[in-house]
Amino acid sequence: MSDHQFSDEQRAGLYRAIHERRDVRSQFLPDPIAPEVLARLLKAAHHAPSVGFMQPWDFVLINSVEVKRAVKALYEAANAEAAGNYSDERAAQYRRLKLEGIVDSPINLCITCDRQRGGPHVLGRNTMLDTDLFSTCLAVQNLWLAARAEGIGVGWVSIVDPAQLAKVLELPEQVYPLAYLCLGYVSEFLPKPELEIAGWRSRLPLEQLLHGNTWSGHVNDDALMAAIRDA
Ligand SMILES: Cc1cc2c(cc1C)N(C[C@H](O)[C@H](O)[C@H](O)COP(=O)(O)O)c1[nH]c(=O)[nH]c(=O)c1N2
Repeated sequence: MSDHQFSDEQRAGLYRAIHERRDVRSQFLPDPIAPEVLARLLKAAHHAPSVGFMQPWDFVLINSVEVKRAVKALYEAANAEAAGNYSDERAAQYRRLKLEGIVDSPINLCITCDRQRGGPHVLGRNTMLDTDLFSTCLAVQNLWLAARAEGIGVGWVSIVDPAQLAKVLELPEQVYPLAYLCLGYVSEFLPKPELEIAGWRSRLPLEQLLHGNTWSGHVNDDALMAAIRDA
């Protein structure tokens, strides 16, 4: 085996983190996360790829109960409005979903995107201006996977008004609060997405995403399709 290949065990660990990562809202324990563990998570986030190596992220850690409560209030307002998008049984089902763990989790983390970092000309960002936001999402995903490997749950709360969230967190004008995350050890990681268990929405079949749509109907690789079914 050459040095650039992972061992079977290392590869299995990576795929396990990918497949067993969950968005956590309901299972948080109050146990604190040790500084050295949190440092590993932040380092994983900071090693994400970024357009032109822009590294547009900052990490705003929130321990304060007052700030958490202020964010929770933003969530309550935005969630009440979102519930209005549904009617009848779907509305009742929406209201039963738990969609945040802001106060239950021991620590909250906002990963922000500084849209001016690196000056006016960032390599690779001339035509696709949102690539700074995409880069920050990759930092979120790195942290989310590393957290799973550490046995720590992460829940992303986007049901908040971003301008109001930026105000609560006292962010500068050019800094966007991309991901408000709740972090903590958990009683369990659910075997499937909580939305799937609640009957809200299921995972789409991968095969369908390769050749099931008219606009991507040109893929016709039987061996690949068979491998996907067996994977
Ligand atoms: C950008 C973004 C924003 C949100 C989410 C995710 C992402 C990527 N998710 C979590 C989402 O519901 C979850 O990822 C899917 O349901 C799939 O479940 P697993 O993450 O596989 O457990 C999420 N969940 C939640 O309870 N409240 C929320 O506001 C959000 N917002």
